[in-house]
Amino acid sequence: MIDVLNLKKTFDTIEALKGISFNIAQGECYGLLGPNGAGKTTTISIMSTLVEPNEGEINIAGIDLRTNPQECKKNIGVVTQELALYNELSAYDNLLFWGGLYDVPKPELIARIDQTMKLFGLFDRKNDKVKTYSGGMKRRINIASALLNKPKILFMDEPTVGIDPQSRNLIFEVVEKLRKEGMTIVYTTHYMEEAERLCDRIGIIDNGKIIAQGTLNELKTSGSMKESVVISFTNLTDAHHSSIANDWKDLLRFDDTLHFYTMDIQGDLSKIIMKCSNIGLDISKIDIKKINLETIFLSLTGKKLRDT
Ligand SMILES: Nc1ncnc2c1ncn2[C@@H]1O[C@H](COP(=O)(O)OP(=O)(O)OP(=O)(O)O)[C@@H](O)[C@H]1O
Repeated sequence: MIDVLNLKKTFDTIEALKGISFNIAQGECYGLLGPNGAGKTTTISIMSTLVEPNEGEINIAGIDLRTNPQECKKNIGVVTQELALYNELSAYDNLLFWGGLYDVPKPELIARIDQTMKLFGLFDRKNDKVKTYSGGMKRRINIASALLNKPKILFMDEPTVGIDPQSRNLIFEVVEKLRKEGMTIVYTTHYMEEAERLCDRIGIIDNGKIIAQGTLNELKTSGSMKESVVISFTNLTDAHHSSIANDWKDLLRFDDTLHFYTMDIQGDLSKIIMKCSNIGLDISKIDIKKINLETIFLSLTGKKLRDT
C-alpha cells in the first residue's frame, strides 16, 4: 500500500532525512518511533504531499506521489501535530468546513460528521465552540476531521502529545478499531508504549535514518540481548568505566549508572557484580529490565528515547 525508497530531505544545512526506506502493507499499522528531531514529521509531511523531498521514490496505493500528488491525496487522511481548528466555530462547523473541502455530497458529509463525533465521544458537545474544549477534545476533533473523506491511509503525527489519559485511551481505541476495519495507518511517536500497543511493525528512526525495523518480536530478538542490568554506583569514575568496558562490549554509561546488556542474565549477573566489586565500585542500586523498545533504542544509539 505504501512504498518509500531512499527518501532524502535537507532543510538549508540540516539533513533531516538521509535515505529512508520502508514498505507498508494494506491494513497494517506502521509505527515510526524516534526522539524529537529524528525525522518523523518530515517523513509524514512528504508522504502527505505537504513537503517536497530532495530525492527518493514514494508510491501510495499504487500511485507515484511525485508525478501524481493530487491522486495520492484522495487516498489519505492526515493528522498533523498542529491543530487545524477554528476556535470561534463549533466543533460541528469546523468539521463541516474541513469536510467541505472534499468531494463528498452534503447529506453524506453530515452523516459522517455525526458518526465521527460519536466515535470520538463528542457528539453531545458538537455545538459547543472549540475554544471551550480541552486540549484532548481538540485533538480528537482534529483526528475526526482527517477521517471525513474515508481515507484508505491515515497518517498520524504524534497524536497523543500533551493530552489527558482519557483522550489518549480513546484515541488508542479508535486507532485499533480503524486498523481492524482494514485502514492502513502510519503512526509516529516517541512513546514506546504506544508503538508496542498499536503497531504491527515499527521502524526505529534516529537522526534521519531508520536504524532498525520489524515486528516488536523481531526487534526484541534481533540484537544480542534479552535483558539489561542497570547498576547505579556511588563512586563511578572514568577509570572504572574503561576497566569494565574492556570486559563488557554491550555497555552504556549515564552519569552514575552503567547499563549492561546480556543474553544470559543467570550466568552474567554474578560476573558483573564480581567485576564491579573487584575494582572497588560501590553499588547503590541494581535493576534488571526485560528488553523493550526503550532498551533497544538505547543500545542502538546510546541515547534515551525520551530525554533527547
Ligand atoms: N521547515 C524546517 N526548516 C528547517 N529545519 C527543519 C524544518 N523541519 C524540520 N527541520 C529539522 O529537521 C530535523 C527533523 O525534524 P522533524 O520535525 O522531522 O523531526 P521529528 O522526529 O518529527 O521530531 P518532533 O517529534 O520534534 O517533531 C530536525 O533537525 C528539525 O530541526
